[in-house]
Amino acid sequence: MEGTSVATPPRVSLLNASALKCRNNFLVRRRSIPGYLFENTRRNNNAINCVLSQESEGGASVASSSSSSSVDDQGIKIRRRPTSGPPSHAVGPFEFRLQNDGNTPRNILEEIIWNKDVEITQLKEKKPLYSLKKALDTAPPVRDFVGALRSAYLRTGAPALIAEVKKASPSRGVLREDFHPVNIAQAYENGGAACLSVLTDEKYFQGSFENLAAIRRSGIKRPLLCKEFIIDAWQIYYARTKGADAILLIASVLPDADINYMSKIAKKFGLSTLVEVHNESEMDRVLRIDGIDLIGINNRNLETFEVDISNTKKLLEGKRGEIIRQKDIIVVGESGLFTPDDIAYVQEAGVKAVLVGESLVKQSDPGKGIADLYGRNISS
Ligand SMILES: O=P(O)(O)OC[C@@H](O)[C@@H](O)c1c[nH]c2ccccc12
Repeated sequence: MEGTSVATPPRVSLLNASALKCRNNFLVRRRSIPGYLFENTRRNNNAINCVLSQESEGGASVASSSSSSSVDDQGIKIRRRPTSGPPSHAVGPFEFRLQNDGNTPRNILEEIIWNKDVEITQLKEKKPLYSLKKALDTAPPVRDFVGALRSAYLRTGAPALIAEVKKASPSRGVLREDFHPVNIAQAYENGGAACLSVLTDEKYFQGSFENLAAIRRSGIKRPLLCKEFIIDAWQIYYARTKGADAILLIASVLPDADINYMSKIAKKFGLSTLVEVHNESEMDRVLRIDGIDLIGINNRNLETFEVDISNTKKLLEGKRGEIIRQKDIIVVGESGLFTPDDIAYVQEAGVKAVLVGESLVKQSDPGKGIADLYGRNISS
């Protein structure tokens, strides 16, 4: 359902206004263009904001539309963008708006998503879909991400490693000052990683798409996961043009319809999709979606940053574990893994792969960090 925007006067984006947080819980915005109002009616939060029209002759095209599926019963609490705030009050050159639940992110994940929404809108203007489609023709070929995990697991008998190239995170700050993404990636490849994950979010993780492209250009052979907060199909095209072999979709952010549709776009390109869950209800939702063959269980709650590796075990117990085995889904244990005991614990719980950043990237030799993490050399 499309929201209707206020017809007159014209809208300006929140970004154009310099927002100052001042005492008394007010947001003060200096009005950049006198007489302009901020957009105060927004489209349905959490609905698809960019939908591929049915495959047309010239390939898929992104059309502006929104999902009709109800997201309320999917338990998604993360809102796609701020809802309308209370009416703004003009006082002299300032515009005041009460800070409330609608215009203040409730947690860090929501803040990241709101920021991403603005970021994508700007990037799309610079690189519209038609220009990305052209770039796809010259993008490097896709490598089989899931296949690499399966064969590493068979080869070593230990969970296949997705080693993460990660400079910083909102929860841990800067992990490594002398950060050379290509060197780190090389060390991971030599140390026996099956695949790599490259953070591309700049604002919160100090990553970049340039890092992803540079690693790909460097001749690294391991398949690459583009570690991005995807909320718009445009990002999948963008990731592919930069050399990604896999994408991440986060179930606490995306309704089922988005996961279904975005994973289909990924498949069209030959990309693998890692669908990340954190709790039982997200796992149950994802297990009901057809065609998902790679599920990540994040041990970190992205809303609170709490890490608990027993989360992996909890979500693989009983019926859920059975369905996963029946469907031959590869489960990735994600976050907070530091020791051989941690690896053994999640393997025992049923994972065939792990995603590890901090404990490796902090080592002066990240390749040796892999041997320390597994308690043995997994490179041969
Ligand atoms: O550094 P750690 O604790 O080993 O975690 C790696 C990875 O699991 C974590 O970076 C991650 C998992 N899911 C995410 C989603 C977005 C950003 C980051 C993440």
